[in-house]
Amino acid sequence: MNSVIRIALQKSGRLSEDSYQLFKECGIRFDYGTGKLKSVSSNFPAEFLFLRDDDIPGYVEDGVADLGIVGENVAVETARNVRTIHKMGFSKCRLSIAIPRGETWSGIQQLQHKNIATSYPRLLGNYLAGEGVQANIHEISGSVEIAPSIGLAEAVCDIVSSGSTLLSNGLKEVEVIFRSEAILVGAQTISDEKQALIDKLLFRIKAVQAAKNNKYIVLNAPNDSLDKITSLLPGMKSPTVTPLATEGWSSVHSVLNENDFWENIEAIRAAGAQGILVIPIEKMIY
Ligand SMILES: Nc1ncnc2c1ncn2[C@@H]1O[C@H](COP(=O)(O)OP(=O)(O)OP(=O)(O)O)[C@@H](O)[C@H]1O
Ligand SMILES: O=P(O)(O)OC[C@H]1O[C@H](OP(=O)(O)OP(=O)(O)O)[C@H](O)[C@@H]1O
Ligand SMILES: [Mg+2]
Repeated sequence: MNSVIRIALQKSGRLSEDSYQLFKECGIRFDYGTGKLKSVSSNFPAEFLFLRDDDIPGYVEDGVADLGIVGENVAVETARNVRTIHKMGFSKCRLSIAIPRGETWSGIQQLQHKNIATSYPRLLGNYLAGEGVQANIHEISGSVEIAPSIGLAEAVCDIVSSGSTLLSNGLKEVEVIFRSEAILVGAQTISDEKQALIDKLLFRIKAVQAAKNNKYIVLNAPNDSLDKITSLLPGMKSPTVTPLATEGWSSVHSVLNENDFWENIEAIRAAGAQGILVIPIEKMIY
């Protein structure tokens, strides 16, 4: 039997663009944005479902979808029996408690017996229970930040990223209760055939992510500082060093992690490197 994996993606929202872009970079083509809620890939055995994000963990638990991309916040809040397969590195945000900007904050005990509006009653309830705070949780499904200004609650607990939504609604963040990013979730049990397709997909996702996190570096170095420079550029195995036409100089090619980039590049320059080229990598396979 020829298996096809079904992958649930958010139809339209904060997870959608990065999810669609990732599959594109993995070389998996499918149509989206046409209003159709289902699409079959033209070059990979996968079918895509476009859904509300809150429904994705349930579809995966029930086996209607084999995989889904959701925020960790939604995966925990919905408490469905799914497994986390991979962290996607996008849609990073936090779930935070916020209060009106003019009020002072003396700590979480301040919310004892107060009203808090949120779309995350489970995450908030667990957090408050852990802190020994009893509060009235008002569950609302969106536009949570409006609650204090209309007298619905003294505080809110909602997603924060840049903080601009809080700012424009006269609120300030006082407590982070959960940190989240998009994750790939899968059903607890899966056939061997489908697992083989998931492995193939993960191989591509990891190659795309590794490429994003690294840069290809080409530079010229005087031979007497080659040891120092190559020690700062370990690369995937070791750097490539080839002689230049100019006597006493070599060309060094290597790969450098984005996180170490600025610090290492300063040290490399200080060691005598010149003509440094930094080039994006499209795919990276270890
Ligand atoms: N401002 C943000 N920055 C980064 N990530 C965010 C932000 N807001 C939400 N997210 C993450 O993206 C997920 C989806 O957010 P979005 O606001 O699109 O959800 P939604 O309005 O519930 O969408 P849907 O219509 O699919 O139910 C959230 O669960 C969270 O993990
Ligand atoms: O800190 P910020 O960068 O302002 O982001 C936070 C906002 O982003 C999300 O809403 P979104 O804009 O996705 O709209 P929604 O309420 O319709 O989901 C979230 O619910 C917050 O309201
Ligand atoms: Mg939703």
